[in-house]
Amino acid sequence: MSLGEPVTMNLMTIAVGIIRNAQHEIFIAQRPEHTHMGGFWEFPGGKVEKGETPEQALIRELREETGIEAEHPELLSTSQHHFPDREMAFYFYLVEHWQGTPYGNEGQPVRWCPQEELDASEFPPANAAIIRQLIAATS
Ligand SMILES: Nc1nc2c([nH]c(=O)n2[C@H]2C[C@H](O)[C@@H](COP(=O)(O)OP(=O)(O)OP(=O)(O)O)O2)c(=O)[nH]1
Ligand SMILES: [Mg+2]
Repeated sequence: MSLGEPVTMNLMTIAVGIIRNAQHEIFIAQRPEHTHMGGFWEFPGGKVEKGETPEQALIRELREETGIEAEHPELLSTSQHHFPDREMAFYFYLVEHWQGTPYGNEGQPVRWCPQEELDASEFPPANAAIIRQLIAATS
């Protein structure tokens, strides 16, 4: 970046839900091809909007994308990631309590993945640390 150029970097905050059932399987979804990080698997979630707390955004995003009403989400970790064109702050929540049954409410492919079988290479690079943490917790 040069001092003579205006700032063009996008700053975004993302709230993400690690929805885990009693069998310690995690609900993951595949991002549509045409989107940022398209084709990668993700934990459902999305952008925190103006005037929302990350937890409010999480609850809204999980309702929109998976149809569930999340209850008592637990903040597991936060991280920051620099993409070439944008800068993102992530809030990763563990969600073990909810009303309803999660499904792909936007037509996206979804599946339950055993926690120890999460594969970081299937997820965007920003997920590497949280997936390492989730795998380590199973051994
Ligand atoms: N939901 C989610 N997004 C992730 C993960 N890892 C990761 O790098 N991302 C990136 C991809 C996107 O650039 C951004 C999430 O934004 P999004 O596209 O889900 O946003 P959104 O649900 O609000 O959707 P929209 O309003 O843009 O349609 O974070 C993850 O595990 N889950
Ligand atoms: Mg989303």
